[in-house]
Amino acid sequence: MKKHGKGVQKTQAAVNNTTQRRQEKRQEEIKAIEELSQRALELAKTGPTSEHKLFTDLPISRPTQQGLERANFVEMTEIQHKTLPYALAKRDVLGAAKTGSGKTLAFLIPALENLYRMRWTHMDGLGALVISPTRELAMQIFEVLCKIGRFHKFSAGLIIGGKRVDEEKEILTKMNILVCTPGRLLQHMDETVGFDCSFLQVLVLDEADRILDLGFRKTMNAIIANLPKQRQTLLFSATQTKSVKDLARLSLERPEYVGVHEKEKVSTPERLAQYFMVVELPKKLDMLFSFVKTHLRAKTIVFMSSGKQVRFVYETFCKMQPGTPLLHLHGKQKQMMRVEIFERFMRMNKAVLFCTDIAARGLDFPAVDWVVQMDCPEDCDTYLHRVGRTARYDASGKGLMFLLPSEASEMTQLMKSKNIPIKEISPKSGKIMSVAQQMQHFCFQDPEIKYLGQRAFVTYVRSVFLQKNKKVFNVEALPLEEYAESLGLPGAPNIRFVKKSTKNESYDLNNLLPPEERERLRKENAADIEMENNAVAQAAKAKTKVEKMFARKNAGVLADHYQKLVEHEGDGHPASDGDGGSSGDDDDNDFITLKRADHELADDNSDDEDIENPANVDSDGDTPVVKTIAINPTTGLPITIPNIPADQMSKRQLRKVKEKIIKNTRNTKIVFDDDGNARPVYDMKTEDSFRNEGSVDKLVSEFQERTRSLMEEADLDDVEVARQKRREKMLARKIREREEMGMQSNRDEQVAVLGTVSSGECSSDEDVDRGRNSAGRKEKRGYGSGSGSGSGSGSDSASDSGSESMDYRRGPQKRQNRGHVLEVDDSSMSLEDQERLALQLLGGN
Ligand SMILES: Nc1ncnc2c1ncn2[C@@H]1O[C@H](COP(=O)(O)OP(=O)(O)OP(=O)(O)O)[C@@H](O)[C@H]1O
Repeated sequence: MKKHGKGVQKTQAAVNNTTQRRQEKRQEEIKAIEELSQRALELAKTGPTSEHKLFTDLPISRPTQQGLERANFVEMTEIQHKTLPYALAKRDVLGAAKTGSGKTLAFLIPALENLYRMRWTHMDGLGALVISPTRELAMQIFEVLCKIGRFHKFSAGLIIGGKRVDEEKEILTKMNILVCTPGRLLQHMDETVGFDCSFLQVLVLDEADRILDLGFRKTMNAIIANLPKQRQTLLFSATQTKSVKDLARLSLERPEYVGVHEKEKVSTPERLAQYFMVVELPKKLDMLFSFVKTHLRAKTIVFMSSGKQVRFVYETFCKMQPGTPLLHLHGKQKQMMRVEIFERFMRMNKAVLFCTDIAARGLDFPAVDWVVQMDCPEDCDTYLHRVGRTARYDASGKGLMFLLPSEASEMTQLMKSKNIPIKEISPKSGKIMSVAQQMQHFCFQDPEIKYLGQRAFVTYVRSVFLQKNKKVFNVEALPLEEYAESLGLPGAPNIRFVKKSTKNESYDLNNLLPPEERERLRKENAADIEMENNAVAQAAKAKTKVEKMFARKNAGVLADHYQKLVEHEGDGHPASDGDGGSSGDDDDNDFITLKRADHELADDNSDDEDIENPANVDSDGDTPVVKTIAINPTTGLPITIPNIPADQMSKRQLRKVKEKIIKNTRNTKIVFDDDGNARPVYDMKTEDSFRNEGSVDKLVSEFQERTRSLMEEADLDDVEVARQKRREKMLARKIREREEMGMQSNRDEQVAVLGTVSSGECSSDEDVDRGRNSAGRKEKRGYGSGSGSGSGSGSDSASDSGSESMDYRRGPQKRQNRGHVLEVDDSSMSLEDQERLALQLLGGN
């Protein structure tokens, strides 16, 4: 007893000790956190000083320090040195610094630290949100976060398009830190129950200028509306936004603007050598191939303006086997494929990656030697981001840009004004290889390649047409026939808008419009642009037999291989936040999507193609150019389509109209009236028109009366149905019982009949087949000696077909009575007839 008492006392003492130790530890933690906060505030007051060069000099928690150490980050880069003092003190920061200068750590460290200092736990929900414009960049940021945050206890998640939403939904509500793309984030905000952002502490926008530009405007506005205003906001980019409007949208509080390299003479990394080459459009492929062949040991990224071009160049260059690994990356590839290619290129020492601007921002591929911009970038900012994939941190690199003669002078001037030092070089004449003949050969051999070539042609020309800066991009200066020839095509595909623009150059006037309107018109123009893959015309032009066959074979057919390519690579749906996922199968809009993807919300159709204004009339002012087909139930706005008869619409227009109807009537059921117009199932009345119909009480009682009589009718129907079902069941049971009773007495007779058949003129198998083959003929046969007296369709003779075949099978369509086999086609018989027939068989009335 005594002993036991001592034991209890000891245990009690141990528990007390542990509790005390825990309390002490917690006190120490709180004290350390208070100290850190105090130091951070002081540092923010003094600003960055030369004393703080290492991460260890900063007021940063032990877990973050350990994470940084483990990842070998010791000394701060300039942008980190200049922004961290403010960001650690929870100030809003706008950070701008050259590409590859370490901006990622400049926002991840404060995100971790600020949550740590608030003693954030998994119970507190979402504390920090990092938004990136592309999936690959989000993945990369997430990886860095995992590296430096590994000693913290926060939960962190990556939310990007192309993955299974349901899986994400499950984990989402438990996350403290999320790295995401805007489209998918908004989707979860809309759909995921329990996803609550109302306690968010830190919002980070990487590539902020891109995320805040027109392409993401609506998505971002909707996201921001879901976030609390009291929070820290960190914006980072190499080409930072200073737009007051943008900043106002984010409700920044006295933001600290840190432009690290702004005052420097050069806006690109020091170790980056930059060149441009004036290349005629039809010579671009020759030049690119020659470049690849002469840089077989280099790791190179080649930027093009559309996914179609990327695919075409990739496929054809693979066939030419230049002697270095080739990869390609664009927004229409499936997410798995994108990740795989991204990671493979990361690991490779020498390879060529053909890609669109999907890879232009933020990606940190190690040791890239060359960045080649095969198509002129849309502006200097895009140039900077693309070329910034090389010469990162302390590495060196080279950039080469192909410029058309029509682009060269304006573009180089622009670059000069932006402090981008770039030199002209010319290729060594003996080193240029011509690939035109091989291209022709590939296109001739393989219709899919030709098809890809046509699409590449169209998307390139369209990209030039859609560019805003008409001083640089002049679609009319493009030698289209020669360009088509260089791709191996038999002729330049017709492009409607090119003809239009030569007649009417009014599109330049767009520049006078406000940016949003201009963007909408840009999209409208896109609807007019269409490759007329006119196989008939081509076949008519074709002279030789082979040419004719070639033209026919290529007539806009999605052949198997191409189909596979599309299935293999195509995302086949939205979202795309520049990060793929744009919906539908029309990937002709690659260029627009990738450059300025517009992530519109379900209830907003303002930037739809075609015309939204129901009051729009044609130039004569009488016939409306659009007609209203329905009212959007969410916005109450009319949904309009072009006022053109359906048979006069182009395929593209028809598809757009269909898409529009589907989109605007999402979650609503529509019906079509006799004129083929879509309308909602329920036409809602306005309150006024409802009141005009009479007193409310009267209307209510009328409605109740109507409903009551409808319900009574329905009730009668139900009673009848139930009665019929009962009757059917009863009959089925009786038939079964009768058959079971009759079976025993029939058996001897059947055996005798079988014996006769097998020894007779035809086998039983043949009988069965014959029975089957006499499709549609209802044969009624008797067996044994009795001649059948059928019912329903009259009497039957045993030898109707003159054959001895006997069908003794018992199936759903054959009902047997003693001495009779009756074939009954249930499906065409009314219930009453079946009932009568069954009663007759049973010997009833
Ligand atoms: N303090 C540091 N010490 C050593 N390496 C660093 C440091 N900070 C960043 N880096 C390295 O520099 C490279 C570029 O960093 P990061 O991707 O953050 O650049 P960035 O400024 O965001 O570039 P971009 O503008 O292209 O997005 C990365 O490989 C990263 O690991």
